[in-house]
Amino acid sequence: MVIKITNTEEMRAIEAAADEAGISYQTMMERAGQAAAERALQLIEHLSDPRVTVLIGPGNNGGDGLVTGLLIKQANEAADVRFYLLTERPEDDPYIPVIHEVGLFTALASDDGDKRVLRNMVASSDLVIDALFGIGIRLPLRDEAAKVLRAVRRGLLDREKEHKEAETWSINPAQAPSEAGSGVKILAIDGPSGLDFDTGQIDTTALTADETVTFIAAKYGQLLFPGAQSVGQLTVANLGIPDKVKELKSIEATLLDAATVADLLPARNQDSNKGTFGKAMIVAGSVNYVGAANLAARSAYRSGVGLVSVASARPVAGMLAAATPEATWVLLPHDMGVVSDGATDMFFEEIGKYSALLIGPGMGQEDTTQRFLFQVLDHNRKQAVPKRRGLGFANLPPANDTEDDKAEASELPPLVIDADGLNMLSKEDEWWKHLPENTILTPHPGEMARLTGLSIEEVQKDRFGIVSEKAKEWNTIILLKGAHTLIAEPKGRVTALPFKNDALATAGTGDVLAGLIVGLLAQGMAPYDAACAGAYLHAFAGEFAAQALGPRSVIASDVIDALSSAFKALTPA
Ligand SMILES: NC(=O)C1=CN([C@@H]2O[C@H](COP(=O)(O)OP(=O)(O)OC[C@H]3O[C@@H](n4cnc5c(N)ncnc54)[C@H](O)[C@@H]3O)[C@@H](O)[C@H]2O)[C@H](O)CC1
Ligand SMILES: [K+]
Repeated sequence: MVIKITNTEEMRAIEAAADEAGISYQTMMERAGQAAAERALQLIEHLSDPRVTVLIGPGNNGGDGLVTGLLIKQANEAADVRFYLLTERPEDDPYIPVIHEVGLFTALASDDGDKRVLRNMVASSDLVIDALFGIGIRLPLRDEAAKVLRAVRRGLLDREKEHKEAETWSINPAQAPSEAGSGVKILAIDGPSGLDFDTGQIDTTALTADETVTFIAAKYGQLLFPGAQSVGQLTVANLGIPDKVKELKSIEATLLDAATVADLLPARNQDSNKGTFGKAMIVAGSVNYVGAANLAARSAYRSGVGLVSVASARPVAGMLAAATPEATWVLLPHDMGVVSDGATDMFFEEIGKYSALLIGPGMGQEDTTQRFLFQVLDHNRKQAVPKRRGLGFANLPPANDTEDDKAEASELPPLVIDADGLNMLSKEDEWWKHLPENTILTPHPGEMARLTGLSIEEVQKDRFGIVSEKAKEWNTIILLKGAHTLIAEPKGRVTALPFKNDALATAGTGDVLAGLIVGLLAQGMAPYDAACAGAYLHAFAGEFAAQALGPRSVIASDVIDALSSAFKALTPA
């Protein structure tokens, strides 16, 4: 199973093709309602007589809501299911007569001028299902729709107030019985109504869902902020669309899932020694940023790689050796704790033994370090590069463009560039021409802004568009960090992570990610796969760490400690 990501136009084409292939719109709607009802039933299963309010819009999203409500009632006789209609449903709606027949309560917004009925319905609910609008919405919301959503919010506040009044307080905070929130869950059908499914913009009146059930594929707007904040936990129901629907199959954007990552991971051979699982070299650290090398190295080891070497300025190695006992060290010549000229020669004496290379974490951006970086990159260049401009290093060797130099080109192993490595790249004109093929760049939005010359806001606003476009333009693999991290490659594939966990927004987690990726690369994974799997496992470990410690208190070392839980969950013994 691969989860695709589409825009609304692509989704319309897929629906039409599925209909053509024999899965009618009504069948899709019934399967959509079935999937939503399954989630809803789980949300209320602990209650003996749950009360459910379903908000119904005029289009097919409302139709999904009607099916959902009916199926909840059918599965749980004790549930009190009521419907609130924004407008009259179309005359030929097949579900309204059934609802009347079963005798379920319905109210209509136009009969409820001050929206008191709605407010009371919500205030007395355990679950609110938002089926007002899906992908057919055009923002801004019209007046009556906004009024309805505001009344729902008031109902939720009433419920919360009532809940608070019923609370008891203990003066010992360790024993406080109180529980945050009103206890009402919100389940959105396809997304909170008011979400723009293409851009992630969202109307200010939209509800904040605990969960969203979406259909056939995820939509860009569910993964882009600010909208993604209101989507809650996302479930994708594929509605049984067959593979022959090429409109779905040809979509290149995917949402990564655990089973796919588990399949990507290299098998472990029992008859092995430390050489079997590859050797990673990490060029990292400088006197001002000592810890980065330690985090990256420990993380790489947790990926299962056989050996990790850290190449760093000698004083850094001295400070870190005791804290990183598993690592071996390559002591680079330095000047005041920063790599100096001569480092390149020593690096190339060593690098032949390694199966993957990470450059950047905590290296600093001194001129000598930048010179080292470009000398390393240019060693591998497959094609002649136009005369260097803008670096301003008088003693750079000439660009390698003779046939002999090209023959030498395969010596650098698969490469990841992170952190200061990226910052040093961005100082050079047309820096991407120096990258070996299939290099993985791992920028956060700030580093991506420097690399592209855009602002951080511009990067964040069009994450999918920019990461795909730049992967092509720079002919490299880009991993753009952030909630719903994205990975893109030049041929057009783009992969999003399902995680949006603020636990990872803390210093050093980037070093952990880069270390993990180089560890997987060293074990022979294809670069794109290593980037995807590394990012997934890193974020998954972040979830484990956040569960154990609370997202606020997680630090980068905790993510390393949680990596084994993430690996074990994906590949149980
Ligand atoms: N994609 C799928 O595979 C399936 C989708 N299903 C569901 O269908 C909706 C999309 O349905 P559609 O009828 O096209 O649109 P909506 O229900 O989202 O809304 C259309 C409805 O809303 C009115 N409207 C639009 N914008 C506004 C506004 N700003 N203010 C007020 N009213 C507005 C418009 O006039 C129409 O009346 C999709 O999301 C899924 O939930 C299938 O059922 C299953 C397969
Ligand atoms: K909705």
